[in-house]
Amino acid sequence: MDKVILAKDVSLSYDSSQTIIKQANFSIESGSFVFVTGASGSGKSTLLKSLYGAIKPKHGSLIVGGVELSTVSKSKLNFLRRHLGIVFQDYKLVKEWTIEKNITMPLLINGYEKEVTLNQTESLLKHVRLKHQAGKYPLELSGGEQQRVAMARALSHNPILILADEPTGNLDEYSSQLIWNLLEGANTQLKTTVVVVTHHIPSTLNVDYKHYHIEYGEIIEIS
Ligand SMILES: Nc1ncnc2c1ncn2[C@@H]1O[C@H](COP(=O)(O)OP(=O)(O)OP(=O)(O)O)[C@@H](O)[C@H]1O
Repeated sequence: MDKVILAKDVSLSYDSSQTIIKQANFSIESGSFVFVTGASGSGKSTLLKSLYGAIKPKHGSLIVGGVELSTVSKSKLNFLRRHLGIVFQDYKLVKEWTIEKNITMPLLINGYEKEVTLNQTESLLKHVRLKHQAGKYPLELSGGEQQRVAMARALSHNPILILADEPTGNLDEYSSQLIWNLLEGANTQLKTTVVVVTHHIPSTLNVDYKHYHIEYGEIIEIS
């Protein structure tokens, strides 16, 4: 099976005084579902940031979607990100745009035709049970609703890899379940690779998954 992520001796740090991840070696196969756990401050978000090129490895080789991120150029990174779906803890919706526009704009910018974009947006908003809120602005929605929009946006361009940072962190059970259903559906139906940072692996998930745990800067394969 293809490796969508391949890390060899990867070390991550923000400055020279503290190495957050030390010489990590791991690989993630295309189409797999992966959880990353660890105590607060252990480096989960740091690892995720490295996977979408927000921080570069200080040492080692980190290949994501065939792109070497330790030496990647800005234009190549932008190209790679068009094939990633990123879900942040704090949603990162554009608050001046309606819910609908938050999903359509990235698609239009990426060259999707208008009709395809509108159909895709409508279908995703239905999926996250927010079609009736399409004309509202992010701050008029609850946290759970905003995260469901963020998830719809992340899935809208059929990414090869979804990177989600505590996507259900502060959500109620209804929104959490919708988010897990979407991630599970993307993985099982579209074969999208999913990497989720979380404090808590849901017991209701119906997919086989791989579990990495971060402790003292080491990435340990649990299952
Ligand atoms: N922008 C930054 N600059 C410097 N240090 C940072 C930065 N972001 C995080 N860190 C440090 O890196 C370490 C790991 O942080 P990280 O956010 O990756 O942890 P985490 O496991 O995701 O924590 P949590 O579960 O609380 O979100 C912490 O010691 C943190 O203080």
